[in-house]
Amino acid sequence: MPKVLVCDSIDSAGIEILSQVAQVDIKTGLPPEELAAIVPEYDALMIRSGTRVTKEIIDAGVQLKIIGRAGVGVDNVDVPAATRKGIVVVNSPEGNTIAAAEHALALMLSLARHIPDANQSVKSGKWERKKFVGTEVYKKTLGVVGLGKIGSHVATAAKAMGMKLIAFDPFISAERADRLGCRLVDMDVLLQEADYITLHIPKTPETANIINAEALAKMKPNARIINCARGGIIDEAALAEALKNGTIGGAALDVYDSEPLGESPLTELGKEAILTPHLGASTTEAQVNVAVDVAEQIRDVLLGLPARSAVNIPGLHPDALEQLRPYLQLAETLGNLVSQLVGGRVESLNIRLQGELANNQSQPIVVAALKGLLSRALRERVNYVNASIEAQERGIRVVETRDANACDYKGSILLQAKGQSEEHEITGTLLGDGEIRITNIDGFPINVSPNQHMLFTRHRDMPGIIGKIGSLLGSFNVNIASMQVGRQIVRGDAVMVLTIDDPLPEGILEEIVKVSGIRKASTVAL
Ligand SMILES: NC(=O)C1=CN([C@@H]2O[C@H](COP(=O)(O)OP(=O)(O)OC[C@H]3O[C@@H](n4cnc5c(N)ncnc54)[C@H](O)[C@@H]3O)[C@@H](O)[C@H]2O)C=CC1
Ligand SMILES: O=C(O)C(=O)COP(=O)(O)O
Repeated sequence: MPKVLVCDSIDSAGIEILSQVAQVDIKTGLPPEELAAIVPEYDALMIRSGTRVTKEIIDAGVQLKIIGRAGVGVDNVDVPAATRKGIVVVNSPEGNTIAAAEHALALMLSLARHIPDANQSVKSGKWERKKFVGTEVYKKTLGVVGLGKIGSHVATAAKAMGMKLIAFDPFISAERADRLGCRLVDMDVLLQEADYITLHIPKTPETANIINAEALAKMKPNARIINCARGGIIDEAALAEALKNGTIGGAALDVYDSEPLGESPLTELGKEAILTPHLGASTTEAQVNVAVDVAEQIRDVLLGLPARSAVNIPGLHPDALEQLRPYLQLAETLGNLVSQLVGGRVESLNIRLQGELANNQSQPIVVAALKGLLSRALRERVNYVNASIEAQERGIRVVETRDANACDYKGSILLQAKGQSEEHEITGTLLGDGEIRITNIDGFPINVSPNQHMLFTRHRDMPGIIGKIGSLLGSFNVNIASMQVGRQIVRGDAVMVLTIDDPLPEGILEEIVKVSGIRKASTVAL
C-alpha cells in the first residue's frame, strides 16, 4: 500500500479519501531535518503553507510521486526541483477563493472602523466612542492588485458596497476588468488614486517587494493597504516606517515574510495596523474544499490516473483530458517506435497534428510524444512531468506543425525523428474503438496494430522475399502474429512490419539482412 505523509493540519474529509488507497501518517510541525529523515518512505506529501518542501526534501524523497498543496500558493514548494524529479505538484486553485476574498474584505472594514482595537477597548472596561470614529468605504476608491480569482471576488463585493474600482493586472484584458466594473490602470496610478489597496497576486521574483518605500511614498496619506496574498510582496520594514511616519493611513496584513511573524516592528504599531495569523483560507468550508480537492488528486495519481490541477504538467480541463487521453497514448507509442527506428540519439523531432487534432491544444500531445521518445533511454524515470525538461536538456529540437487538411483519418499524428545517421517518419491514428493503428512508415502506407514485439524491414518489392523471411523466422521457431507490407510503386522500395509473439532470438537479425533484397531490418519492443 502506498504511504502518504500529511505535514500540516488537514480536514478529516481529506484524510478519509486518502485512507481508502494509502497508509496515511499525520505528522505536523516537523522540523526540516526530521522531515528529510522520514520522507524516503513516502509516496506522497500533503501540505499547507506551514511546510517548506525544499530541494533537499525532494532529493531525499526517493519514492515521492506527488506533492499535494491543500491551498493555492505553491511558493513553499521547490516546484522546479520536483519537476526535474518527475514529481507531480498539485494544488486546489479554487477551494479557498471565497474564504480569502472574505478575509480581505473583513480586514478592509476592520481598518475602516477600527474593530479590533474597539473590541479590545470594550473588553478592558472602557467606552471610547470618540477614539474609534471610522470612515465609510462607500464611494471610496479600491485599488485591486491582481484581478484573478480572489481579486475578482473582492472587486464584485466591493462594487456592491458602492466602492469605485481600479485594478492593476498586466495579464488580464480590459474587457474582463470592465465586466467587473474595474478600470485597469498602471501601478503608479493605482498607488496615487486608491483609498484602499488590496493585494491578490502570487509571490514571484517580479512581485517581491512590489510595495516598497518608493511605492508607499506614492500613496495618499490616509490610504490603507491590505495584504491577504503573500508575505514578501510588501517590504515589512518600509511599511512599519510608513505607518509610524503617517506616510500612509493604515495596513492590515494576514501574511508575512517569515511565518510565524515573531518579533517585528509591525507588532509595536497601534490601531493603524491590523495583523492576523495567515487566516485567509481558514474557514470550515474552505478547509473541506481544499482537503477533498487535493486528497482526490493524490488518490488519483497514486492509482495511476491524471491529476486535475497539476501545476507542473500541461494543464487541461478534465473533460478535455478525457477526450484527448487515447491520442496521448497514440503519441507516446509513436514516440517510442520512432526512437527505436532511429536507433541512437534523436536530435530533432517534428510533431505534426493532422485532421481534427490540428485544432486541439497540442502541448499534452507533444509531452506524450517526448515521453515515448525518451522512454527507451530513461525507462520509468521519464513521465508527463519531466519529459519536456529532459528533452530540452538532451538538446532535442522539437518542432510542432499542424495540418487540418490531412484528412485520410479523422485525426492523426505524424512524428519525424532525425538522429545522427538515420531519419524516420511514422504516422498513427485511432480507430473507432480507440485502437491504435500505424498508417504510414517512412512514406509507405501500412495498416499495423502495434504489438509488444515487432520486426521492421526495408526491402525491395520482389517475388519470394516475404516467403524467405517467413521460413527464416520459422527455422528459429518464431511465431508470426501478423504481417503487413507497404509499397509506393510495384517492384520499388517497400516496408514490411511483422508482429511476433516473442522477442527475436539472438543472431536472427544478421541472417535477415543477408536475404537478397533486404536493405535493413530492426526490431522494436513496446
Ligand atoms: N491568505 C491566505 O490564506 C490565502 C492567500 N492566497 C494567495 O492569494 C494569491 C492570489 O490567489 P488567486 O486569486 O487564487 O490567484 P489567481 O492566479 O487566480 O490570480 C492572481 C492574479 O495575479 C495576476 N498577477 C500575476 N503577476 C502579477 C503582477 N506582477 N502584477 C499584477 N498582477 C499580477 C495574475 O494575472 C492573476 O490575475 C496567491 O498568492 C495565493 O497564494 C490564496 C488563498 C488563501
Ligand atoms: O492557499 C493559500 O495560498 C494560502 O495561503 C492558504 O494557506 P494555508 O493553507 O491556510 O496555510
